[in-house]
Amino acid sequence: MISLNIEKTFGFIFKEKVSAYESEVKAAQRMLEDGTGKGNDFLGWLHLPSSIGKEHLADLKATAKVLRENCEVVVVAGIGGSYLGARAVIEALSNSFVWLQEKKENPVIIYAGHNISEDYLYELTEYLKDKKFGVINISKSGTTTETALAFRLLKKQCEDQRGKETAKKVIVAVTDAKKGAARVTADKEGYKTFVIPDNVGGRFSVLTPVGLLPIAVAGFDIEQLVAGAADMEKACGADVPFAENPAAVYAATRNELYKNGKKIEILVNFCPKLHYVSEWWKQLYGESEGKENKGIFPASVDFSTDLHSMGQWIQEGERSIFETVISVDKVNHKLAVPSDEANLDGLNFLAGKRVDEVNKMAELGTQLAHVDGGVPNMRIVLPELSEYNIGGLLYFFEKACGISGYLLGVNPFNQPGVEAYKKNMFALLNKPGYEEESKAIQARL
Ligand SMILES: O=P(O)(O)OC[C@H]1O[C@](O)(CO)[C@@H](O)[C@@H]1O
Repeated sequence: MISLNIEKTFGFIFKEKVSAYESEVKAAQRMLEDGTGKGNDFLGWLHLPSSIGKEHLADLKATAKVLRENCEVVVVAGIGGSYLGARAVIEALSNSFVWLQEKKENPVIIYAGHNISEDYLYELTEYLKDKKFGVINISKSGTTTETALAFRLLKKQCEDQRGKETAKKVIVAVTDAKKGAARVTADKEGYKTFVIPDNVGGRFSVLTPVGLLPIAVAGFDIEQLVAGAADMEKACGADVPFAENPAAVYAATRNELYKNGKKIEILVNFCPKLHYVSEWWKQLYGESEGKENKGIFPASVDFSTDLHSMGQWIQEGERSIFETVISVDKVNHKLAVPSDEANLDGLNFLAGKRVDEVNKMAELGTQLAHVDGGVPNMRIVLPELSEYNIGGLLYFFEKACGISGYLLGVNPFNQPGVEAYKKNMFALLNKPGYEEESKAIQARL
């Protein structure tokens, strides 16, 4: 199970002040449990892990098997919460060079529907030309332009290449039970479908079929992922005392830091496989808290890579940041630094040491340097990268986000701000129904 250490924030904020959040956090926990807070129609994620049944997992695994047996490549089409969770888990658990391996045990998973880049979509369709591919079309609303546009291309290509009958077998939709274009198409074409519950918002949906199906297709153990999340659900429960509850402590600490002028939280990893965990986390906290002109700005870096770029800013730039480091305790492989007779690079002092020992000293050295430079530091330790631990980590962040949003006083479960660009884009593209907006926007150009 993961652990959280906040000791290195105490040079910047007082321990007693963090502890003083206990009653406010309790109230936030109660609002979540009783459904009396803002956005209470989107609390389906709260006890989701412990409520996932065996039959549901079996259904997901059976569908994953069909895709695994019939596809060399599976395209996951979705944007935001409809792809980031799956990508976060798949990349955290996959070999870094899985794309390049000649003998593949699992279908290659690629992503689409998360941008509107013509080059990206052209290159994707070119790549798929000689591939036996399938598609998981994921959209809660079923109307998101980026995803719908990509799916339109992929559906046609899949049908043209593989025939309508096979396409029907290898296209799966994950969408609303009743509404939206994705539902209409799936029902009309007879695709296998999975439902995203009404009361689970996109960014909290990784443990619904939105995340579980692609993760199972990629060959990972969704039972373990859910088990890790369910154990974390208990560890972060409303009945767990404040000081022992990692979600409560994390939520309280980041809010106290925010009150003390630390407006930006940087999620840090020292393992590139966690890059997409950070992307998922940024959506979770950005969409949940960034409203009413408030909210910590969620940023991320991959170290030690970004120590050679953003490291300068973090060490000496404006002191408005704090770091939350995700540290992986035990790596999955062993590799020692070789000794070299000539020692031209002067690295023989490391000969025989594990590469991870060097990485861990980079991590410790960075923590001390950044704290010395005025950056408060929290540390989350993952025992190792496994389905169980990642499931726990994701739920921990979700629970802390719900609490933290209530501490901040916003509705953590809506995202009204994302509509603004869509409205303008539709007006600029003269979408039927947007005539007035089109006129108004043209006049501004
Ligand atoms: O699953 P959908 O409805 O396509 O939405 C995808 C994403 O778009 C947003 O609604 C923002 O536009 C996110 O909240 C969501 O995760």
